[in-house]
Amino acid sequence: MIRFEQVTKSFPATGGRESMVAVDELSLEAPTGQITVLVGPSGCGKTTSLRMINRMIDPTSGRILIDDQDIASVNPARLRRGIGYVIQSAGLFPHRTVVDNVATVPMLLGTGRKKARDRAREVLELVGLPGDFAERYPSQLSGGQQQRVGVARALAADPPVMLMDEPFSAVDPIVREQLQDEFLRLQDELGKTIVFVTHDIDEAIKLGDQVAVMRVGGRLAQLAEPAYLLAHPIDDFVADFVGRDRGYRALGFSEAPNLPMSNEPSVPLGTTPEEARAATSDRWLLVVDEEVPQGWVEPARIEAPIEPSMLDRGGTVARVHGPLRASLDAALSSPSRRGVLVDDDGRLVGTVRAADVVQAIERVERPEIDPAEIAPTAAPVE
Ligand SMILES: Nc1ncnc2c1ncn2[C@@H]1O[C@H](COP(=O)(O)OP(=O)(O)OP(=O)(O)O)[C@@H](O)[C@H]1O
Repeated sequence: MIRFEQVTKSFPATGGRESMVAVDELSLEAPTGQITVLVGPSGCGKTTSLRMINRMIDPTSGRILIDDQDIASVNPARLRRGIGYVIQSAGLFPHRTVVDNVATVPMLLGTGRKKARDRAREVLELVGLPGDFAERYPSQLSGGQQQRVGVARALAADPPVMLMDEPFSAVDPIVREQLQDEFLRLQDELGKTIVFVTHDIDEAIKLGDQVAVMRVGGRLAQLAEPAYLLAHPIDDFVADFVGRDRGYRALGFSEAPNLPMSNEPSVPLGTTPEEARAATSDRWLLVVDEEVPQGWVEPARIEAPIEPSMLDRGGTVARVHGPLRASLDAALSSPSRRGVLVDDDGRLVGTVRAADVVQAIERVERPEIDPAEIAPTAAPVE
């Protein structure tokens, strides 16, 4: 566990600038094996807080403990051996190959070159960069791939603690989502103690086991689990920061109960217009490939056997018992207004209507929003 105890950092006055408090009496715990996200507007002290954990910056007052040991008493070089650090621009050595970039830390720690490189290849595979990626140079990789190398490098020495400072913010939104999903899968396997900095509340909600919202002036506004934060922002600042559609986004944390499903007629790719028209009396018909939904067609409007280019792919697909938000979105986005539900292997199970999902939402108990059950964990507001 990493514990901040009333940690303050002020930077001294320089060149006409007044001294400034970057982090103000921060107290929080980042539990072992979990992801704690620090989120807040620019300049609220996130990076400063993170850098105090590996002693790139020392606090002005207060203490930081890792597993009950005050890090002020640990030699910074030794401390950093147990802490992986990933930054926004990946920070790779441009003149070293990918595998050598990743092997650098284990080699610095005394692992032989061959063993370090073997380990580097293993870790690269773990982050989705197998085989020949290892011999490329950073400039021969996309931004997203470079970030993966950055993560691999931080993981190479197998540190129990990882500090991540906006690691995914320099890539486009689609790649960012992929990296986030992979990161969560990896963390499921590795169970590191992670402190993650971002200014993006959606990223914080998605990745955090707990989320610490900070306000400018380096003060903790609220520390809570994502679902709790969405349901109970402690004040206007947090409510604004968390965003307007927080009620809808909270559905991302509610598992769908047994929704009333209909059997949906479906036809495979290659079905002729006559067969398609015979398969349903409805305007829309679902098309599958080996039971996996592909999209919808309007049988009345097709003149040739169904091929992928004819499909309306607007509808999203949700897992049965996945989050309610996904079931509702599947229904709302479907051209037929029937939301497609699939099993864990992506095969069609049935369809559901938005009204039925909404009814289920009304019925679902929400223990996370019962304030009597869970007291908000938050710093007192001024
Ligand atoms: N070395 C320094 N000297 C003086 N002031 C500093 C120094 N480092 C940071 N600051 C100031 O401390 C405050 C907090 O900075 P920090 O980088 O921790 O914020 P942040 O929340 O990470 O911001 P961003 O999201 O923009 O990166 C800012 O006002 C910044 O200007």
